[in-house]
Amino acid sequence: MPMLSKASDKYAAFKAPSLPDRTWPSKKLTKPPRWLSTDLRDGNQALASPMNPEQKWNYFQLLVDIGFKEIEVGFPASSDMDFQFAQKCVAEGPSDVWLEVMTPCRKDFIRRTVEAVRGAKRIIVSLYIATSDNFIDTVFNTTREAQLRTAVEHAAYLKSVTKDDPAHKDTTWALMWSPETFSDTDPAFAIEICRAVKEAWEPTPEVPIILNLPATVEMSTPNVFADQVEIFSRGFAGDDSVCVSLHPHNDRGCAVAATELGQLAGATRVEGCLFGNGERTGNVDLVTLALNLYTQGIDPGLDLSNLPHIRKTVETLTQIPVHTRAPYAGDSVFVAYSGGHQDAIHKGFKKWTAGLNDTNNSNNNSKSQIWKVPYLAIDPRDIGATYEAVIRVNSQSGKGGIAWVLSQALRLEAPKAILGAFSPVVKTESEAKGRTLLPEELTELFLRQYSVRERDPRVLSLVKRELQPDSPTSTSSAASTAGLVRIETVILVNGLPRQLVGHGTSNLEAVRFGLSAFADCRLEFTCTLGKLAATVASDGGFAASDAQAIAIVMCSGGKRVTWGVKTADTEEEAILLAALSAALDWHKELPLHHQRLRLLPIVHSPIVQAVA
Ligand SMILES: CC(=O)SCCNC(=O)CCNC(=O)[C@H](O)C(C)(C)COP(=O)(O)OP(=O)(O)OC[C@H]1O[C@@H](n2cnc3c(N)ncnc32)[C@H](O)[C@@H]1OP(=O)(O)O
Ligand SMILES: CC(C)C(=O)C(=O)O
Repeated sequence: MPMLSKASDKYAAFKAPSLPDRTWPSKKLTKPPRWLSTDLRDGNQALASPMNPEQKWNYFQLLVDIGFKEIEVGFPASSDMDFQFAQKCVAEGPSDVWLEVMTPCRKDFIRRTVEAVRGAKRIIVSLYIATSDNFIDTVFNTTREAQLRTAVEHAAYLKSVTKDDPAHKDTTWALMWSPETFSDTDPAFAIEICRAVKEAWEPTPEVPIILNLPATVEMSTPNVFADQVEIFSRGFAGDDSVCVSLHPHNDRGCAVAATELGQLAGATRVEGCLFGNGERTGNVDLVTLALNLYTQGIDPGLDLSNLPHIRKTVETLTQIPVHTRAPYAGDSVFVAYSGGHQDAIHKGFKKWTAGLNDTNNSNNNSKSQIWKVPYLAIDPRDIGATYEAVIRVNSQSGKGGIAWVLSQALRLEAPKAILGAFSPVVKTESEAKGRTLLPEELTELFLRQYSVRERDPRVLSLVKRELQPDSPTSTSSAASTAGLVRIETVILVNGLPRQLVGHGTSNLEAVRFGLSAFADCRLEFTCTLGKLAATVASDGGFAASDAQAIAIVMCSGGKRVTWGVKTADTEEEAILLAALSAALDWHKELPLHHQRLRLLPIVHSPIVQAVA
């Protein structure tokens, strides 16, 4: 059947309860909820191939490592496997973790469930029955009154075989009561049945009853769910023996939003699954919820530092891949392809790093560290991702993306002008390959384009001396040569070797001085330094190596600008080689009749003899 032209013939709008004086919209989340992972129950019961005991145990350990203090381990009365798994968790699980076990309102099931967790330190028994009129009618074929009686009867029975039974006195028992299908339940009835169950259980402030509100099926917009939760919470206002909890599903794709608003509306505990696994469209995604808090400056109390490992483990155990665009965890969440995004990320990252390194900044330990990198909701490194993976360069990319890759790979903040000159080369290469360039491919292209690793064949020799005050090579007075350097080099000009000698307070100054006498204008050099990464790390990123320095030198004079990019063992040597290369190119680009670099042939020069 195709979709109807008149949807209202088949679907009725959800009847939202009225709450004109709602207070949740002006509240803020300021702390994390109590988290419960239901991966091993609601998540596992929704798998095409449920996990075997060994896999469940691996998953359990992962949850413990992440820091969950409440873990639902299964439905022990449903099968021997779930029964034995609960026993194993009791015997081998950490003593500070509450184990949660689920049972329907059936006495034989309750007895078996309690048996499965005999000897445990802390147990939450999750008891539930549906409370929506639709379920009461369709599934149970009964009335609200009868459903309430069943609920109370089984809560009282559970009490008699747990906390009232001396044989179980060493266990701390908590009841979690869920009006299943709360999202579709008259809030007044939800309050009525929960009050009755609470009375039967007799909780204390030390071990409150958990009143768990499931959006068994998500029925409406998150604001409506928040109103439902606020109405319910008001029914237990000021009652410190009650903890209001949420158990949202994601049928309308709004589970995360509904859970956040539900907390504003009064809930202090949340049940869900990692990466939103669970029945149909899943339970609420706990990773997203926790990291949403984290990026608001709130410690979620869960350690997701190694998210790639967590993701891999979950994918292997559930056989469900995490979507490439899943918040925080997907492959694509930190990847920018388009030029505008890349440029903003690069600039933002540079500014943020500068703030971190600015030791003079009195804000250094506070404001300047606040993450404000455009387009990135979180610092990838906080959750185990690398910066190198952030930007992928293709023909949609501009200078910003190239700058990012070079800054990561070569620790080099390449000047805008050389990026502009290199950008068309990158686009052509990406188009020729028909795909994105990997960071290492782009770096290699840069190194090749500017012949970075090859020594310039026009530089035949290069000697640098520090001039001493009484240096015999100095032509000036002893006092004035102190701290100067002298560069002696033999270069090929129009195929002929020429000697060039220059002095200056720095290498660049000396080269400039040596060349200026023969140029038709003053030459200026500006230099940028970096490190050439020698190896590509196993994760595809770069491992920076300090072995090789890399220098970009821009030579400008008149209206002409040329570039030299060279590597060497030391920064000093790299700068000199790059500067000479840039200067030779600058000179080469002069029309022949303007070439003034007519240096003396050096047939008799001792330097040339040394080179020979
Ligand atoms: C929303 C949730 O996720 S709730 C948890 C759901 N999880 C699971 O069901 C996984 C484990 N379940 C099982 O292994 C089985 O369903 C069992 C062992 C619990 C029960 O098996 P069966 O006795 O064969 O019943 P079945 O699976 O058909 O369940 C439906 C019956 O349970 C009843 N039922 C449903 N919820 C409850 C409840 N909370 N309390 C009591 N009975 C309930 C239904 O009304 C129906 O009763 P009927 O047979 O008299 O019509
Ligand atoms: C019964 C509750 C806890 C549940 O799993 C649901 O409604 O989805």
